[in-house]
Amino acid sequence: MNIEKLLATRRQLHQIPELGFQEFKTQALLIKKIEEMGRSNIEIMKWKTGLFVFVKGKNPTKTIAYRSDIDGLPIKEDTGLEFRSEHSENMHACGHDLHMTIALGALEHISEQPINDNVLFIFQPAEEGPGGAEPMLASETFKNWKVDSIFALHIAPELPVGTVSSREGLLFANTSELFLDFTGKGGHAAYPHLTKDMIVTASSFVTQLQQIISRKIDPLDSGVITIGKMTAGTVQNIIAETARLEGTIRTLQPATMEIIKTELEHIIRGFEIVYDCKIDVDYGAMYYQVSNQGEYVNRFAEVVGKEGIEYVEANAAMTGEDFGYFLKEIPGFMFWLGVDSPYGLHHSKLNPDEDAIKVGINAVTAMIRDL
Ligand SMILES: CC(=O)N[C@@H](CCC[C@H](N)C(=O)O)C(=O)O
Repeated sequence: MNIEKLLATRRQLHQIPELGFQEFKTQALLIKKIEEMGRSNIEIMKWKTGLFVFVKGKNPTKTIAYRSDIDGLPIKEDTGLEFRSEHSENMHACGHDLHMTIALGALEHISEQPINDNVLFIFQPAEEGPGGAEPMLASETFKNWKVDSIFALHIAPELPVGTVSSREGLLFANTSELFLDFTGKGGHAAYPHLTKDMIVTASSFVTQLQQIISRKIDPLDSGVITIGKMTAGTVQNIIAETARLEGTIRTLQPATMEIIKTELEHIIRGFEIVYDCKIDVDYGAMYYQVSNQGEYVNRFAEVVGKEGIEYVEANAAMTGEDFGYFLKEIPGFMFWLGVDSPYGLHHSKLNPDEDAIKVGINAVTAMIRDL
């Protein structure tokens, strides 16, 4: 493994973060790096802005798949790094640059020292939204390979380098995006009684929403509703005619998602009457939970132990991952990789320790060999 070369690749990828299904430069760079490996046993297939990369086994009886996501987030980077994002509005603030580099490192290793079985590397677009896993899984290209097992990783800023973590069963939550558009009658700031103020309505809605979690969900179950963006109004002395809330819903169980949506719609109906307005709701992209098979997790803990990597039992998290769709159909698991950053996922100062790349490649290649 030429770690210096891989670190340089990680930095190149870090500089060109692109949003879901716009990963054109990323796709081109990945293809260039894979072609530079110069291996005749590698077959590259484009899928939208992602890639399927197939490494033929020596004497295959099955196909093992490993998936990396490739998209960035609409966040202005504030790390001050020399190799910071060149796309000033976007950042790899969820570690997908490390995910891709680790996949490239594992791909190079497996293609140089092929195993008996086939290995399919998946470079998946749009994990942050609107979701690339479900359509990739449904594609004819993917179906043709009849994958027998699959796994993936996600960086964990709170864990030290040299550590990996997972658990049997639920690792990541069920998610649904949430977009709410409020429309009422705007008007002059001095005549509120003649208008229907959508800033007041939407603000009140945000606080009311939280009572779904505290009053409608079994306290022994769990859910999260986060509104991450609110837009409304035109100028300081006009009462806003429209407002928009953008957020996400997370639950530990698929059924709880349905409860939350039903309750949300009750509140919408109530608000439309009380605030005399119209509220349109759109649930955007929904991700199925990431649920790990115990057999694979136990095997992984043993495999990484032999590599001198520490395995820590994880708690379930309210993060979402469309990798859950792959695991719904194919046996496998997902794990966290420690990258030791004081700033967490989706933070403009996230700065994963690059030493984790080598650990990730060791864990992934060792697991592929074991499978
Ligand atoms: C690992 C991670 O951070 N994933 C994202 C997935 C987002 C899904 C979708 N856009 C949503 O917001 O519901 C996360 O925010 O957990």
